[in-house]
Amino acid sequence: QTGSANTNPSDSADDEYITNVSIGTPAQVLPLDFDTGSSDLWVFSSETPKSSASGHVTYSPSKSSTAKKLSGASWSITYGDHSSSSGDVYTDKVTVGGFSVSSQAVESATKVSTQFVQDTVISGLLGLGFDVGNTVKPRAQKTWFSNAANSLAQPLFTADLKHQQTGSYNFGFIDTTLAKGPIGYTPADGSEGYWGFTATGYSVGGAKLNRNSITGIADTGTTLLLLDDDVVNAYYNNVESAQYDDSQQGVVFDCSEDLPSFSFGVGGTTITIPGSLINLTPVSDGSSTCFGGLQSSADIGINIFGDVALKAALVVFDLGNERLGWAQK
Ligand SMILES: O=C(NNC1=NCCC1)c1ccc(Br)cc1
Repeated sequence: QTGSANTNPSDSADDEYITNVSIGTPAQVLPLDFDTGSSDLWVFSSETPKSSASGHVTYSPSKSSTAKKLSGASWSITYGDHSSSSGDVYTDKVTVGGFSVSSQAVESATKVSTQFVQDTVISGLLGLGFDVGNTVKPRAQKTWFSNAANSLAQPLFTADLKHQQTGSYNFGFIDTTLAKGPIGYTPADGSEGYWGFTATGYSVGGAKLNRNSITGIADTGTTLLLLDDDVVNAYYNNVESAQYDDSQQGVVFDCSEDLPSFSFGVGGTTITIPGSLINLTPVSDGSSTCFGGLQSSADIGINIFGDVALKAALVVFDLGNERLGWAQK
């Protein structure tokens, strides 16, 4: 068995990617942010304060004949961008891309932070991290993918995120036609709940890869490519107008710049992010100053290969073999 779901950028800056998920009987369809950097499936619901839920599609467990309250369970999560949410838990049927899990923990939000209140294009997150990262207490719950894995043709999923186009999350199979190059595999470390891996080197503008390894995570829930300051500086030293903008909290440059590519080695192959993907978006509508898709990871302490990097590749999240596959596209 397999599943295949389309995913779409939420806005002109590819800030996040939206995938529709069916919950309950009859189906309640909610747009969720699939996040390999976390392990909770949570939704705006009939239990979310009306003032916070305004403008969001919500899940009503009372309207689902297959919903059951998970007695005594609660959850609370804070993400890397300091957004947060919390609440109680139901189990219900959850279908993604045509594949159904009959009893999935659906975490209902009774509290959501301002960032989520304002982000009305999504109704919650579907975590695709490792189960160890799930926040439900007193007993941690499994992710949708973990529940599905044993029934899928193969215990893996792929992410094919695109710039301003429809991409896909495929479950249980690898559609190699989505890639232009071979898939390079490298071990994945799931001990922290994320998909950790090590890139073997990097280069700017098509130069030869150096051998400076970069350890980080593959995170569909983070917009940017966040790397060490020395790497960020090595890149932007090639961009004449680049400067750190305190108000923007990042490096900005003239939108007219022809940005160099950024490449990294992984699993014996090389992934090259075209400069165009690193010119993320004007700092404000109509501005000729643009915000960089590559920024510093210094204040996080871990490197994050977010959507800017993932958009350049077909990425295989292979739970069965505890490995990550990367292919140029
Ligand atoms: O929260 C994380 N990823 N997902 C999301 N970000 C914002 C909403 C969803 C995240 C995970 C690990 C590390 Br290290 C830093 C950040």
